[in-house]
Amino acid sequence: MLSIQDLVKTFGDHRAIDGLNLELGAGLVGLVGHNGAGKTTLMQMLATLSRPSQGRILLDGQDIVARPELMRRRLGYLPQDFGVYPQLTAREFLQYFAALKGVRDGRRIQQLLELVNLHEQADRLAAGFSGGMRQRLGIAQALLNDPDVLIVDEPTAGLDPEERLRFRQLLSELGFSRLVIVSTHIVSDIENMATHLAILRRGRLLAFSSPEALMARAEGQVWTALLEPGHYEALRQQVHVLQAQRQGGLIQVRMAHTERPCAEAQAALPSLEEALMAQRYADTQGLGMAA
Ligand SMILES: Nc1ncnc2c1ncn2[C@@H]1O[C@H](COP(=O)(O)OP(=O)(O)OP(=O)(O)O)[C@@H](O)[C@H]1O
Repeated sequence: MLSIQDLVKTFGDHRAIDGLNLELGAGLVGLVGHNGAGKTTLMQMLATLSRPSQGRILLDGQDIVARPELMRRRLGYLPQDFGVYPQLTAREFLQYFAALKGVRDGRRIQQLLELVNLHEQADRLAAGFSGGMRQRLGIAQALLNDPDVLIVDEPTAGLDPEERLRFRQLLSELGFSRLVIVSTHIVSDIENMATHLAILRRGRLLAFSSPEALMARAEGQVWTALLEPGHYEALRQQVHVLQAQRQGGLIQVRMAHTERPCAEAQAALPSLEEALMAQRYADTQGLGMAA
């Protein structure tokens, strides 16, 4: 559906996106990377809000850099800094955007209010909404034109755990029938719902893979051990420590290393977060796991 080819975006002499290639179909893609990895820069190019310095972006074979309207018609976008108008109710807010987007089907607003579970608050002013309710209203706005591509930048920042869960569930369902791209630096936010993860680092694609495959590849690279403090101090210079906790007089450590780091170490089942850290570590050691 979406084909990203040799994409580059430069700001001065800084390459924020540095030769990216990706083929995306329906499903939920988690765009993962540290602050500054290039996630927002990429999403803004996909959303046709900024133009690539080099490279191509094709939607079903058609160039959306040359013809951005082809994307805009089929796109829903929820930017990181999305704001609601506090003096409008949820319904009025959607009516306003429906008018702007030329969406004439009056029933669509009620359907969306129900989809994002705001129908009971539809006539309340958005000023009194929680962060999660605002985000859900933002998603409803992005879905007005029933987009084939939904792009959501850092959706769960500032949400409480329950709101996070609900929002994740909503995005997950939306990914059944369309391409949903969700950027985050909180891996646990998307680990259970992403069909694929695209991992960015310094504007480059470090890996593109299903979460399961990523975790499978990290097996045998994450270790746990209970160590004397002196032993721990020596070992931490040679491995990548994922977590260390005092336990009585000893240190319980989880670490990434490409082989068993010491006799006491036992292989551990990695979480997705650990799998990613193990991958980054392997990469710095020149042993990057190919996607
Ligand atoms: N308009 C701009 N002018 C100059 N540099 C920019 C601009 N936008 C982004 N950058 C730089 O490009 C790099 C990528 O930034 P980007 O915002 O895409 O990262 P990100 O992965 O979205 O990070 P975050 O999680 O903090 O939003 C950063 O080094 C950033 O400073």
